[in-house]
Amino acid sequence: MENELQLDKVSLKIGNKRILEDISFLIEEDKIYGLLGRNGAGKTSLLSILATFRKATSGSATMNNQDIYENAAYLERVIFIRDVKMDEWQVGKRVKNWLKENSRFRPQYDEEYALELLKKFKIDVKEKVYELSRGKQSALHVVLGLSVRAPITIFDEAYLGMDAPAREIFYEEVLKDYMEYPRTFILSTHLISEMESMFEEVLIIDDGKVIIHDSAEALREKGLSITGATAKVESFVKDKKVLKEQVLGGTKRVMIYGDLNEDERGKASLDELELGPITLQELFIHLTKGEEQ
Ligand SMILES: Nc1ncnc2c1ncn2[C@@H]1O[C@H](COP(=O)(O)OP(=O)(O)OP(=O)(O)O)[C@@H](O)[C@H]1O
Repeated sequence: MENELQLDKVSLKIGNKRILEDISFLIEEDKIYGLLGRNGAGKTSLLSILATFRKATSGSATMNNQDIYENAAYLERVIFIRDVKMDEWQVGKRVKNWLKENSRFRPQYDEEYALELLKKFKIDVKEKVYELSRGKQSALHVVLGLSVRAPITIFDEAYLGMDAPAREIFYEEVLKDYMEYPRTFILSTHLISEMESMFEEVLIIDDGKVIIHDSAEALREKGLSITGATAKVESFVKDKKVLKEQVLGGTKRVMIYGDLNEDERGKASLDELELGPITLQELFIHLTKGEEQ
């Protein structure tokens, strides 16, 4: 596939600090990835490697077997949008010129779409960038990220400062434009419940390591709550990865992460255990709880 990104045993050290360790995964073409991790887990560092802002200390990051670092053809294919303070020369520009400058080497840039998005976010093209509120500056970055239609589009908590209606427009536009112009999106977020329905694939990193890489559908099937008589629930989950337990009188509710085969589902039914889904947010919280557990 033309736009598949392969990471193989990627590690990153800054000084003596280990930031990422032994990260391997394949980013398939034209899928929407959610990248989740707690503060300091290494999301921005990982995305910076994918955007070639940083070079891995060891391991490889390739597209079509070519190293992506300092690779001009790759640079044209990737855009990295994140909340960073803009340089003075940038904020002094009017919105329209800012977009023109920043989309200069972007072959798929669609100005008409950019203008349409600006209207949706209620950003006046004639305003100077520094005159925009923080949320609108974020929205302007989102406009750029969407309208350049880069085959690999990375949004690193791009919604920061944007209010709920603006975030809703962002999510809707990602999905709408993705349907019309399929491409790879990698979205890092802490707003899991707001965004989880967008993800086809989910990557969870914790302390610099990938702990989960699965399809959103598989994750929904693997995260389960089991409720029933305490003794029966305990016996049922004894070989399972238990994320959380709650006792309510003689009843116990346990959250697990793992596959249940047909026999186990049959047993659950015989034991009158109730199986229910858990949300990606709950799964994330309990899988990344670490030592506080
Ligand atoms: N330039 C740097 N020098 C030293 N340490 C760094 C540097 N950049 C990042 N780190 C460290 O790397 C770790 C991962 O940081 P990173 O910004 O990638 O996390 P994150 O998952 O994006 O966090 P957040 O959700 O808070 O944005 C943190 O411990 C951070 O302190």
